[in-house]
Amino acid sequence: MSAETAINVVGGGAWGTALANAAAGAGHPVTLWLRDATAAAALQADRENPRYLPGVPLHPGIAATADPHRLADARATLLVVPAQTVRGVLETLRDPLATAGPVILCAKGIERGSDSFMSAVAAETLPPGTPVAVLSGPSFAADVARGLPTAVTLAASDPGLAAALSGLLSGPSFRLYHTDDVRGVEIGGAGKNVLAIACGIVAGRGLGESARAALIARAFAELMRFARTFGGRAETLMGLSGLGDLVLTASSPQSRNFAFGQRLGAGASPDEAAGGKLAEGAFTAAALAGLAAAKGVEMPVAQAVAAIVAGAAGVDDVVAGLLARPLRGETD
Ligand SMILES: NC(=O)C1=CN([C@@H]2O[C@H](COP(=O)(O)OP(=O)(O)OC[C@H]3O[C@@H](n4cnc5c(N)ncnc54)[C@H](O)[C@@H]3O)[C@@H](O)[C@H]2O)C=CC1
Ligand SMILES: O=C(CO)COP(=O)(O)O
Repeated sequence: MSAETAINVVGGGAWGTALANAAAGAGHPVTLWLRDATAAAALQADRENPRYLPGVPLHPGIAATADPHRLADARATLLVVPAQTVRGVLETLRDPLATAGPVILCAKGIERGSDSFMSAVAAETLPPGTPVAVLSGPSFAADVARGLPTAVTLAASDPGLAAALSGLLSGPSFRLYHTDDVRGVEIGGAGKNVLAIACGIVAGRGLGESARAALIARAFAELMRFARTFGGRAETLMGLSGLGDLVLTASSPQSRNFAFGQRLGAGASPDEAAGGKLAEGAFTAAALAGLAAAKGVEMPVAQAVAAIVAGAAGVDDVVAGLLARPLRGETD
């Protein structure tokens, strides 16, 4: 494999386009794969992704294509499609990805129906022995695409691979820290989206900044409880991919999950609140709450979000229920 071998990015939405820019900015030729041939041709010709990242020029080192054969023989492949589509995309691209290096999972979610984390979905769909990593952390696509300073975590069970991929993808303003705690990083990324919806609801309902800060802290406490039971390390949850991303997503209307919650809090129905944009937490909420309940992990905030998103409970009743919970020791 030569130094000029490309890095693949699968998925031409906001985050895929941003990560393609970051990888190209780190000095690599990049193959950006989109499922839609017309969209790929337009991106290649116009050098801009007006639907997902308007106003951000595509780096000259990126080649956009819809041809799956162009993915073969790469150094690494970043998989950047919504969590609920990861299994289908990996099945479709199984052959070209067999020679496309380690697969780096960038979706933040848990698969509905199977309640599987993304690394488990990849293990079930990719050829046995394919190295898999997870990239997650506080990083708005628009910031990364513009080259603003950003730091994220890259996890692989092989620490050498995690370090090598972090070095490969880090650039002048995009820093990757590495860890072998794959599950901890996945829990942080999937969980924060659900909990950020709750913070958006608080904002949209006008419940105040104090309530939102309290909610972030209590949401983090329940994420830590979940991680303890499901095999993530506490120090990972306290890092970029856990607390870092929760704080970002739970405080900014730039987050689609927060904005979705804000609209719910203002009275929109779950369908109206989505507004055609991806809010991963809405799909992951039931899986997160279900996994927690099955193991007896208390996650009242995640359960509240799951109930509201499913249309099974109203915001005011849920807020009243949370405030009426029995008092407890803070660290119990
Ligand atoms: N946008 C952001 O700032 C960040 C997003 N992420 C995560 O990255 C994942 C993707 O998010 P975005 O790119 O922002 O979403 P997006 O909605 O901007 O784009 C999704 C892309 O995936 C494509 N897609 C959907 N289904 C597909 C399929 N079956 N086959 C092939 N392509 C398909 C869509 O055509 C679109 O190009 C999510 O899990 C999100 O949580 C993570 C960090 C930052
Ligand atoms: O994951 C993200 C930031 O780290 C993006 O958040 P949203 O998907 O809520 O926009």
